[in-house]
Amino acid sequence: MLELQQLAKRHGEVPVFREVSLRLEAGEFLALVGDSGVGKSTLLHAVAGLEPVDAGRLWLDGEELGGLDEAGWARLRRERLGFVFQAFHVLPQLTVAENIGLPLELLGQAADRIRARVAEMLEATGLDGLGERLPAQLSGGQLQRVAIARALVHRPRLLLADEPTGNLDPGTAARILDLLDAARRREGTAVLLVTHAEAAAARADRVLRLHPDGLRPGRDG
Ligand SMILES: Nc1ncnc2c1ncn2[C@@H]1O[C@H](COP(=O)(O)OP(=O)(O)OP(=O)(O)O)[C@@H](O)[C@H]1O
Repeated sequence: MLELQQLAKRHGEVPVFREVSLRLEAGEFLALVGDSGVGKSTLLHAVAGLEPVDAGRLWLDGEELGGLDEAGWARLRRERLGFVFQAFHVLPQLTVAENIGLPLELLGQAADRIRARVAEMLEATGLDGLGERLPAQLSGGQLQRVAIARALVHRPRLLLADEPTGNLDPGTAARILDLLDAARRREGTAVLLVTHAEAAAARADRVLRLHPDGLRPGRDG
């Protein structure tokens, strides 16, 4: 469902990565590991069209994405991608429930359907009772769960997640990984997850390590 061929990225004159090729099937869970600064976050942003690449081609569900303009990328993100950013990007002026329901609002879904699905996501992420709070009234781990609920609420084809269990205690982290498992089993969501956490990588179907000259199999250097 996702294919990357020979992606390369530079920041100005400084190369980040090159020759990054990858195939991800529907429902597959791929963990992406690698040293700090090697470009894992940059690669996720590139797959979501949030950062241009310097070379290479990308396909999602057979559609080549290279030709998309900004509006096309925005529509693709809205309809088919979920993204958990390292810095959460939860909107401070919206309540927890409004944050989680936002992708459905943007897709024009009816208010009662949104309410029901948001309640389901609050429960699934262990945030019941916190829907009316503002993000400033949450802990770091709770905020992270809001970001995950928002990324999955519209049942995306592909979830891109940057360290989604980074701030969580082991029990909550396991619960979030269960949620990702459920999304891929029930909805066929493919998961591309950047992580330093052994426990998260251990749950993946495959682990790939990013090097400056491409991806290689394996958990170790
Ligand atoms: N806007 C920018 N301009 C120049 N260099 C940048 C910019 N953004 C990131 N970089 C550099 O690109 C490289 C890749 O950064 P990236 O955040 O993708 O790494 P990462 O593998 O996700 O790291 P970490 O595991 O620490 O989160 C780093 O060396 C970083 O310093």
